[in-house]
Amino acid sequence: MLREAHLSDKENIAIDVRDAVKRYGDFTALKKISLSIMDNEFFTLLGPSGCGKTTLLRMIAGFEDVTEGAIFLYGDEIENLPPNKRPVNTVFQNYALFPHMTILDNVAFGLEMRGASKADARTKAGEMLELVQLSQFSARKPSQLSGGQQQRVALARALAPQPKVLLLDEPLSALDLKLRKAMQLELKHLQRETGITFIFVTHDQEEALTMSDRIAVMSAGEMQQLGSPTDIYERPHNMFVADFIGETNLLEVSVDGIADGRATCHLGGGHELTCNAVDGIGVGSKVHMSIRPERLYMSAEPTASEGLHGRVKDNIFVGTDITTIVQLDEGPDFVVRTSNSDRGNKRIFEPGTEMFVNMERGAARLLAD
Ligand SMILES: Nc1ncnc2c1ncn2[C@@H]1O[C@H](COP(=O)(O)OP(=O)(O)OP(=O)(O)O)[C@@H](O)[C@H]1O
Repeated sequence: MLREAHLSDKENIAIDVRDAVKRYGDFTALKKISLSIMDNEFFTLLGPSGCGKTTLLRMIAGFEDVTEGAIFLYGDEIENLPPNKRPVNTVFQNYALFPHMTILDNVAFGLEMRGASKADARTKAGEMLELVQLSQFSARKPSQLSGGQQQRVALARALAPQPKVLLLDEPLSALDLKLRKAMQLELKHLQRETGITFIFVTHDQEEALTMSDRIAVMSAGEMQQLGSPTDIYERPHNMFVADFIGETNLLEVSVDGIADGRATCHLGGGHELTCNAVDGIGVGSKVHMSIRPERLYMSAEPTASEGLHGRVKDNIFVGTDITTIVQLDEGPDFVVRTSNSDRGNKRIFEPGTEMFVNMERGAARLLAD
């Protein structure tokens, strides 16, 4: 409710993208995108390579013009404002630090270019390095820092002029997994501390889920869904989102009846299943049902009439949990995930064992295609 009240407050909109289209010759990279990004929000554009997320970011930054539609920044249309006049700064994937300058000078440089005196620029740069915890390295050159440290310098440099909006184009993709995870938390913390609106571009769904207040999922120049990480993960609108975000099991079902917010469906072979009804999916529809692997559990006997009979093909130990691959009698192979912490009360069966796969209540979701 709080978030909805916040969203209805026009004053709080940092970036308003209205029916924005981007064409390169005959090719349409963005097809009428509309979205509002709130002040002080950590907003992520998520999608596979080529879906148009960098294009949208570059349009906000002013490096690309808008073919149709408009972009407003705090209520003002920005089309005719050159990049350096927009209260926006960008952090790129390849840090782009000046190799011959010290870390301090790298951060101070942009401030001086914007008219700050050398002394003021250096003082402010020092503060920024403190913010990203690199003060002790201020006299070093970029080549004397690790990749993660260099990316933090790039961040300090982008934050130094106190932009209203910071655009981040896959800034962590050059880092190894462990460092990336540490930087994700650091970035989120930095966003909270500075109160600057962050617009983050990534193709990594886990990264998006970890950091964002809201996520716009994009594919082929279109926005597929916009919502909080929980919304997107728990209530995907369509096949693309369900499949792209996390891992999911899909069953082809026909909808036989809808009553009291519940849909009764059957599989090709007739097995009956029920789940929550979804607006726009009516009786007679042939659609997919999506069930996350961690919302399934196995039993020797079905715990309800809906249990799906199958045989365990394999158990894969992946550290925090066990992934079981099940060949269903009716339907595709299913993935069941059992957390190690649940092993006391959830059963794991040996490969070759016949068993039933059961869904937790509310776990199944019907998808529009
Ligand atoms: N200058 C250009 N001229 C023609 N086509 C372009 C141009 N820039 C981008 N495109 C095309 O527009 C589409 C979207 O590109 P964009 O860089 O926005 O994708 P992306 O989602 O950021 O992908 P990635 O994650 O690979 O960076 C792609 O198909 C790309 O080939």
